[in-house]
Amino acid sequence: MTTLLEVSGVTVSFDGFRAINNLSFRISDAELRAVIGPNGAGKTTFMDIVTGKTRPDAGHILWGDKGLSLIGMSEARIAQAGIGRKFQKPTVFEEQTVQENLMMALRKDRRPLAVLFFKPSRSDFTRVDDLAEQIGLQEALLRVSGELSHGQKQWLEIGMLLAQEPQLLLVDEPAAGMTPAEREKTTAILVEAAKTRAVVVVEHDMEFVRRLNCKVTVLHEGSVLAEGSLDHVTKNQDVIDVYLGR
Ligand SMILES: Nc1ncnc2c1ncn2[C@@H]1O[C@H](COP(=O)(O)OP(=O)(O)OP(=O)(O)O)[C@@H](O)[C@H]1O
Repeated sequence: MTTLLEVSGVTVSFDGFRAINNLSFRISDAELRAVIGPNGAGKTTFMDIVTGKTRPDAGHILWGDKGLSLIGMSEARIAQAGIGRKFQKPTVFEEQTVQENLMMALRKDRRPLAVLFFKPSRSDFTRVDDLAEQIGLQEALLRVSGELSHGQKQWLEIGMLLAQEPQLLLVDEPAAGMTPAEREKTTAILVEAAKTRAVVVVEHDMEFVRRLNCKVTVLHEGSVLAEGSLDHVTKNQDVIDVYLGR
């Protein structure tokens, strides 16, 4: 495995408060990683710096085999470079069908004229069918998205991000508000997606993290406190102290 994303020595301050403190972190290609940590540990800020929403005060963020620096790049350019982000709340086009949502999300020429005259080809329909199968919505292709359950909307949005063919997908608390059956299916979708790209999941729900069965990074006060399997990190005394608030 090769390094896809390398964050090194990154610091982010808000009014003098260090939300991210000399953070160093690596993700390999085709890796599934869970990021956990107590409230205020810096998980959201970590995703904000990787996606260009927040600019660090110090450090390096290098992307891909060419080691492209992401610092100073716009959010749109970072997305184009292959980093997708799934926010907690689903943001699908409610009036459109599942098929239309996926079709609109395909990686295509996005200039205004190209979008206006876009006519899906047979291969576009095949790609949309494949995506729908990946997210378990093949039976719901022609349904209006607004009618889907919360879990189905989350899967649709994951499908729309996969349609962009990102090399790294950042997912914020995918299991929140889901039924146990939906959580299980979400686990399967993320595990499968991480076979062909890197997937980083920020999650509070330990049971969900356990099912992901992947390497876990524990953040605390903007730095990595521990890293390894969930069993390994939950035995770490520093992690236990932080979670018990000692
Ligand atoms: N724009 C901001 N201005 C000031 N402080 C901020 C800002 N964004 C984040 N912080 C602070 O930085 C710290 C890290 O916040 P962050 O949201 O990254 O943590 P988190 O691990 O995602 O927490 P949670 O689990 O509660 O979502 C917190 O103390 C937060 O109050």
